[in-house]
Amino acid sequence: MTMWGWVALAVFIVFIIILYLLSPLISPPPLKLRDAHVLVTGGSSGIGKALAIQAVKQGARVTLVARNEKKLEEAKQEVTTYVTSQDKTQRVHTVSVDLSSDYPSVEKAFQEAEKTLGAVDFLINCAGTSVAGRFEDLSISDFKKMIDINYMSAVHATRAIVPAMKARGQGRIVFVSSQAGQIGLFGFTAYSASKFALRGLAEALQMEVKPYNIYLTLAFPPDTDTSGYREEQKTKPLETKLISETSGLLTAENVATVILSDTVVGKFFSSISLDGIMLSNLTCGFSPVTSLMEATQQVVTMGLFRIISLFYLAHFERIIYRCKLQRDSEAGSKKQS
Ligand SMILES: NC(=O)C1=CN([C@@H]2O[C@H](COP(=O)(O)OP(=O)(O)OC[C@H]3O[C@@H](n4cnc5c(N)ncnc54)[C@H](OP(=O)(O)O)[C@@H]3O)[C@@H](O)[C@H]2O)C=CC1
Ligand SMILES: CCCCCCCCCCCCCCCC(=O)[C@@H](N)CO
Repeated sequence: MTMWGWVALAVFIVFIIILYLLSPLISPPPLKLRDAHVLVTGGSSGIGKALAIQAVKQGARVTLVARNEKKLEEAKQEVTTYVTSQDKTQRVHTVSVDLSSDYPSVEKAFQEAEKTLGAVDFLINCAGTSVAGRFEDLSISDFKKMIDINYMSAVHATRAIVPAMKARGQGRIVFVSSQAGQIGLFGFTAYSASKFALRGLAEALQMEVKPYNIYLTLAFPPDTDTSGYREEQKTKPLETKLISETSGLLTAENVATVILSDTVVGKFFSSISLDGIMLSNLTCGFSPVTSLMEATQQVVTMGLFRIISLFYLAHFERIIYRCKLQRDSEAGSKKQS
């Protein structure tokens, strides 16, 4: 390497060290899970249950919220087996409520949870579901259902918790969106929109609650092997399957570990795997900054990731075109017979 090469390398290393040293100035102080009350909506299944298990393993008291009481009870049994603390304060509690429709019943259910396990320190909004199909094959009620379950449930739960968190001057709120909440995808006109909505909510609310030491995390998992995912597979258009497969299939445990560790340190974006990290850097927009390192990465990589995204877009277009050809020929041969 020439002398200038060495100088450039040294400048780069010094820059990284300065960033590293300055990072704590803007990064939130971590909030411990030990002895905290973690309330997980959608905690009876899939990613929510995995999050509950990880939280319990790290010493938290956990409330699981969902509708089906039998599933809640089974999940409680399973999650309880991970209780680490010897004293009786570490417990798992369940609350059955439909989060999507009636706000007063959500507020009442959450008050009951707070009476049982104390003020909520971590609210994890994970309850959700998906419907996949071409726009004209989805019913209008599918669109309403997505907004009610994926978006309004999070609004209701968060509205019930924020006043107390602000009064206490501490808290974490997680919204589980999806990679389909970062890019609109074939088959997800209803689902993607409901997951994009969570981002608007999270960005606006983060601005309001930051002075109260409350930090939000917006998680963007790719396909994750859960009962919800397996259900969705049954009706997904081929295009949606092939496009989603690009970023692979993860386990709920894997996804939960990343979300929880990002939440503890108060990171705004939580993404997993190389695709996920590229996507978050590319689509970071006007999002809050919770790490100088991350902000620098976004500034430096955005242009490059836009170039890479053009190849992905071309790949997706090819998938859609091929599927259309196949559909058209199937329709043609049906007509003939
Ligand atoms: N699996 C995947 O591929 C991905 C999932 N996600 C998102 O992660 C979240 C969890 O997904 P996953 O684990 O697969 O889902 P599951 O279907 O396995 O679990 C969904 C959970 O939400 C609860 N729930 C659903 N509707 C309501 C409601 N109206 N009120 C209260 N609780 C409700 C369910 O319980 P009950 O039915 O008893 O109410 C269940 O506990 C969802 O928001 C999903 O969109 C994001 C990216 C990828
Ligand atoms: C620099 C550019 C990088 C681009 C990477 C693009 C990868 C796109 C893959 C999208 C996958 C969407 C999964 C949705 C999962 C989901 O939410 C449902 N399974 C819910 O049940």
